[in-house]
Amino acid sequence: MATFPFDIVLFDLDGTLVDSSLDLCPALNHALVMEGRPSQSPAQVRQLIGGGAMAMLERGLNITGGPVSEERFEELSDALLQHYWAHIADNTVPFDGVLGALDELDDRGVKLAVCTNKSEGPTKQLLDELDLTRRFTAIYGGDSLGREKAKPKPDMLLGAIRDCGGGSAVMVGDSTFDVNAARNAGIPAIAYRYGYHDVPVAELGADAVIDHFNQLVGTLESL
Ligand SMILES: O=C(O)COP(=O)(O)O
Ligand SMILES: [Mg+2]
Repeated sequence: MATFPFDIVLFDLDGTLVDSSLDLCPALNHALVMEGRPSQSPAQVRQLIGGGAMAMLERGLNITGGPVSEERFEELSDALLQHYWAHIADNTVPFDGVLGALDELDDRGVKLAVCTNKSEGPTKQLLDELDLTRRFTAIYGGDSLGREKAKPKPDMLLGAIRDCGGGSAVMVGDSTFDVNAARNAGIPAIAYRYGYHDVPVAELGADAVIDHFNQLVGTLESL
C-alpha cells in the first residue's frame, strides 16, 4: 500500500464530525425566548454556528432585534449553556460515515485530533457521551488556549499537530473559521458539504469538498 500523504488529520466538531444543531438550536431558542425574541428554526441556527456558543447567541440576538446589555448577555449566555449542557447529546450524532472514516484513517496509522470553537468542557462531555474521546490524540476547545486564540487563529491547530508528534497535517471542517485557521497554520483544508456554512460551501476556499465521509480517505490521497 502506498504511504498515506498525511500523518495527522484535524477535525472540526460541530457540523463536521457531529450534527449538533438539533441540540444547539433549542439551547439558543431557550435564551432568545427568555429575552422575548422569536425562536429560530434549526435551518436558521445552522448558519449561526461556527464561532462558539457566545458568537451564536450574539448573532441570534442581532437577527432578532439587536444586541442586549453586557449584563443581560451574560445572563442569557449562562441560560443557554446550562440548557445545552443538560441536553448535549439528546439528538447529536456523528454524521453518516464519520466512524468508518476515522477507522480507515486509524488503520493507516494516521493520528487524529479535534480542533473546535466549542468550549473545551462541553466538547469533552459530548465526545465522551458519543464514545469518541478514545479516537483522538488531542482535543482542543475554543477556550483551551484562551478565546483570543480560537479559530481562525492557527494556534489550536498548531498545538494539536505538536501533540500528535508533528508531520504533515490537514484540517477537515465546515466553516470559514476552519478554512482560514488551516490557511493561517499553513495546511490544506477539506470542507464537508452538509455542515454549517457561514458562506456558501464553494466560497469557503477549501482545497476540496466532500459530500460524504466515505470520500474522505480517497480525497486526502488525491490532494
Ligand atoms: O460550536 C460552535 O459554534 C463551533 O464549533 P466548531 O468549531 O466545532 O464548528
Ligand atoms: Mg463547524
